[in-house]
Amino acid sequence: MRSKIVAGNWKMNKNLAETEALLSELSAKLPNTEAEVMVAPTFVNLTGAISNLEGSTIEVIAQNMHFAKSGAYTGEISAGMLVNIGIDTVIIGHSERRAYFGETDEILEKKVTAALENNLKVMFCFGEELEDRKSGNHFNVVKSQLKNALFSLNKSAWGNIILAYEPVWAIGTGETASPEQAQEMHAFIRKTITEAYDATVAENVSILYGGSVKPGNAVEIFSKPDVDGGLIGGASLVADDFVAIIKAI
Ligand SMILES: O=C[C@H](O)COP(=O)(O)O
Repeated sequence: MRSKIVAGNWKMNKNLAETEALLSELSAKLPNTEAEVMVAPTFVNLTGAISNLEGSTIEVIAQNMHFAKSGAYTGEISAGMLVNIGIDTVIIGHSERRAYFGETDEILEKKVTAALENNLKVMFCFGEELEDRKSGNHFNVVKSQLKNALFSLNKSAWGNIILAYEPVWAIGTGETASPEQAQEMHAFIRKTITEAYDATVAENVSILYGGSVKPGNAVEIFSKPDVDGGLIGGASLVADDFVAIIKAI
C-alpha cells in the first residue's frame, strides 16, 4: 500500500541557525498525522538537522546527489556520503536541477541507479513546462521523462521510488494546477506505469504533487484519489504554513 507523504524542499534557503529554529518550531507544532513528513535542508545543514530531529518522526532528506561513487567532481556529493551521515531518501530530477544545472534524462537515470545501488530511496521529480501544457503536449512530455529515467528499473526497485509531479509553470509562481488537473495527470502517470510494469507497481507508488501548494489549496489537492501528498517549496519555510499543509492530508 502506498504512503501519504508531505515533504518540504527548502532549496537554497536557511542557514544552520535558521534551519535549527525552523525544525524546533516544526517539531513543537507537528500534528498527529498518517503522513510521512520529510524536510530537505541544504547539504551543509543535513547533519545539524539530523541531530536536531533525533527521536522525531520527521525525516531529513537530501535535495540532490552526484551519480559517481567518488572522484574529481568538485563541489559534488555522492550517494554513499549521504548514506554515511544517515540520509535514507534523496530528491532527484527537480526542475531547477534540470533547468539551471543541465541535468538531462540520461544524467538523471544514472543518479537514480546510483542512489538505489546505495539503498537510498529516490523522490523523483518531473513535470512539463508551460509551453508543453499550452500545446497539449504535457502528457507526452511526462511520459517520456518517466520512461527515460525510470523505466529501465526492475519492478522490485519501484518499492524505493516516490514520484513528485511538479508542473514547472506552477513552481514558485503562485499558480497551482487545479485539483482536477493534478488528478488527471496523476491518474495518467499511474496508467503509464501500469502499461510499463503492472497495476500493482502503479498502485503502490506514492505520487506527490508539487507547485505552489499552500494552506489554502492543500485540502482540495490532497483530496484527489491519485494525489498521495505534496512536495512543498516556499510554504515549507514557514512552520505554521507547513503544519497546516500536513494537517490537510
Ligand atoms: O520542490 C518544491 C517545488 O519546487 C514547489 O515549490 P513551491 O511550493 O515554492 O511552488
